[in-house]
Amino acid sequence: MVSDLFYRSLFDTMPAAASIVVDGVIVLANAACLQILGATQSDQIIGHLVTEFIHPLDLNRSLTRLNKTGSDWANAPSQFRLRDVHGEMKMLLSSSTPIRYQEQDAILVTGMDMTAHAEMAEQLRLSEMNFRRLFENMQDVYYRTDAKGVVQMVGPGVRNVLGYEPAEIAGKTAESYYPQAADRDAMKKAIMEDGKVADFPGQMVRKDGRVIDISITSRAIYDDAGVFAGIEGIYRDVTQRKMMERELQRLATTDPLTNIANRRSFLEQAEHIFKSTQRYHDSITLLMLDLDLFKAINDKYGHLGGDKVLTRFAQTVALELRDSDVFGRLGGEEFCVLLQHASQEEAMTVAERIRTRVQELDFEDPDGALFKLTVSIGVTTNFEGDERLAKLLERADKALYTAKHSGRNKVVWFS
Ligand SMILES: Nc1nc2c(ncn2[C@@H]2O[C@H](COP(=O)(O)OP(=O)(O)OP(=O)(O)O)[C@@H](O)[C@H]2O)c(=O)[nH]1
Repeated sequence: MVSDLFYRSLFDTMPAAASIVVDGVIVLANAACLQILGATQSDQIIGHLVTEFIHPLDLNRSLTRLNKTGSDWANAPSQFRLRDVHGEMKMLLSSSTPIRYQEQDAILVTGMDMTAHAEMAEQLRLSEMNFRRLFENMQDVYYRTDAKGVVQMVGPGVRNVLGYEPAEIAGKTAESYYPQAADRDAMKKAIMEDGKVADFPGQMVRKDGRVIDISITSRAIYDDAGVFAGIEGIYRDVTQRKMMERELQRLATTDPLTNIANRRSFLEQAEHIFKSTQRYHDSITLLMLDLDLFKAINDKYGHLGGDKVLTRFAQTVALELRDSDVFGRLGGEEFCVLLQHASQEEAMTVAERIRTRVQELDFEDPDGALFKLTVSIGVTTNFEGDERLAKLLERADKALYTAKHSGRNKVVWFS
């Protein structure tokens, strides 16, 4: 026979809180029960109504469980908020069952202190909620693929950026909306080499077919064995930014009046071509063009009239050039053309054609009267020993000077 003493000692030392309640009053409580209720002496608990320690918000639920009659019931574990003797809130995972105690109907209430667990769960819930909020509202698109490039997860940002529902994309490879094979391969290569990419440029096609510029920041993910398991990262729509960048680039390199390359842009492009010409022992030709007696046109038809002439002149010259030629306005009424892979004869033919086309133009003044324009052109090519583009510019300028001083409306080859 196991003695009452044994059971009493078991009751007192068990780690779970346990108490016996008779008619709603706590008649017995073990050490763990005193501890969870913050009591140092048993009389802080014994003799008190059990409801004194139950949080008002959980009181009804608790009474429903404790006020059952009969001996054939048991309340499954459920969480309750308690208020300990100091008024501090605790969380108890409690179950209860009817027993006979000292020949009376009583209830054995047992419980585990879940306060720390509940706090952790609350922290977790809050951080999950914050994360969700961030994830749902993120303008960028979060994505994760497996090693084969199949999308495992994609954030709701994809609705805005690509016009797809996340479910339409998950389970598919990126091919359908990331069609530039070259972009994709370049990004994969960079990720495989460096493990990550930041602000990697590319383009994607939206569900409505519109192509957008994107920027991708991603990294490779590896499984526990260190084997490549896919890619994870974000991409964002940078179409607006790219458009602005292109516009800024255009403004910085274009002459606003004539819409051709400005001085800086022309010289940069020409310098670049000059250097590669030197490397490959190729030939280039430089045409320096200067409108004849333009001051008189300005004086007669005003600055705006002069501007119209400059614009039409630039359009006329551009029509005579190939895509590989570079045409720019050096300033005022001085222009420059750089021809690639042209012989002296071909270059002179182009220059002569430009001169003739300009001469053929008819301009109309505000009164409807017609007037003419001519242009003088100095031409040169690259010589052995030319170290800088400036040498060609100097020679073309000299040839132009000769053209001007031999009657204008002429093409002169530097010799
Ligand atoms: N309308 C207009 N005129 C300009 C612009 N830039 C320079 N000019 C004018 O171009 C004229 C150039 O005159 P000059 O350098 O004396 O030469 P020119 O009259 O063309 O005579 P030659 O070159 O000797 O044939 C000046 O009157 C400048 O004011 C411009 O952007 N718009």
